[in-house]
Amino acid sequence: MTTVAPAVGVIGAGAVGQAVGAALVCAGLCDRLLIASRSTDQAAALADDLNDMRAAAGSRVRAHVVSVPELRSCPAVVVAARARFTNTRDRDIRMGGLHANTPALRALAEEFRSYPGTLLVVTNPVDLMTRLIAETSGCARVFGLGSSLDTARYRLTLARLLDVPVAAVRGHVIGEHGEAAVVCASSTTVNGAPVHVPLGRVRAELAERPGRISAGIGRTRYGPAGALVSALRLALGVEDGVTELSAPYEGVCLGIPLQFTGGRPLPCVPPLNEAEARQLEAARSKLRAAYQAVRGIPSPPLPSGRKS
Ligand SMILES: NC(=O)c1ccc[n+]([C@@H]2O[C@H](COP(=O)([O-])OP(=O)(O)OC[C@H]3O[C@@H](n4cnc5c(N)ncnc54)[C@H](O)[C@@H]3O)[C@@H](O)[C@H]2O)c1
Repeated sequence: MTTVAPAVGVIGAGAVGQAVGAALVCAGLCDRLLIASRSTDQAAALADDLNDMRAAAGSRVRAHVVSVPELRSCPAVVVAARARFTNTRDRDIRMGGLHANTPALRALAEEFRSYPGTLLVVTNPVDLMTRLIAETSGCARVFGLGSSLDTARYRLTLARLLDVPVAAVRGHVIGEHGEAAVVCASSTTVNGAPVHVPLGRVRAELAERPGRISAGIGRTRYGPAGALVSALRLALGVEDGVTELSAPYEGVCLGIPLQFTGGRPLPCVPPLNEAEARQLEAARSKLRAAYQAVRGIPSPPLPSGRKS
């Protein structure tokens, strides 16, 4: 195994934090995995379990529990915190976390002011939380995870529908990680050739798949963890390649393909047909309007009575 980063941080020791931790121990992408979470008991239990995994699997990655400020020593930190709330939505489900997660993520972002490393945000609604963290921290390297997972699900689904290997399918899902996702069907290829995409069936699977997973195992976790490990490899400069991450785009943050070379990202949005361009504009308008709500959500007063 090659060690590439002295440490990677994870905030949140819940379903996603646990799966990301396990994926990192197996992938051996770092020497130390630093875990910070609201519940230190949960973080300590996760660190113990991951260190058992390390011993059993012969990994070099050691897990430790730390406080959030200690994560600033890591070249990359994954933000997978989720505030306590009950999501009662049956549409636009990821927006359900907006009010609960905004104050928590704003406070976390304050801890990363002028942080020079990479922040990879998972918390939903991820495009809005990515922008919130980027604007609050002032950190230049803030990316949100969502569209790369949508893209992985798209390739998997199309490969199944067309009965071809997943590796033969090239294509992107961009825009919002949510109902305003844009399937870039017009630039999708199979074995390098353009292909007719059964958009209705693809969209139905993309919409139903996360709910089916959550209904079966409580939360989605391993798909996001896989997407995160891939994004970390690119962001840390371990390998070059393209992935779809939430990043600044015409005044908002939304999912676009980024070409990483030596860890540096360059947007590479594919050519869009008229319908896809309209859908991307609709995603941008939706996220721009929703961000006004984020701005209006107050932060709780600090214990001293000061405002953050
Ligand atoms: N972007 C994606 O593709 C994607 C995929 C899956 C899940 N998610 C999102 O990821 C987030 C995490 O999901 P989960 O299933 O792991 O949630 P979870 O409830 O299982 O775990 C959340 C963790 O965050 C911790 N936490 C809460 N507030 C915190 C704070 N202020 N500081 C530090 N830790 C804090 C909790 O103690 C807990 O360990 C959710 O918002 C979920 O919607 C996104």
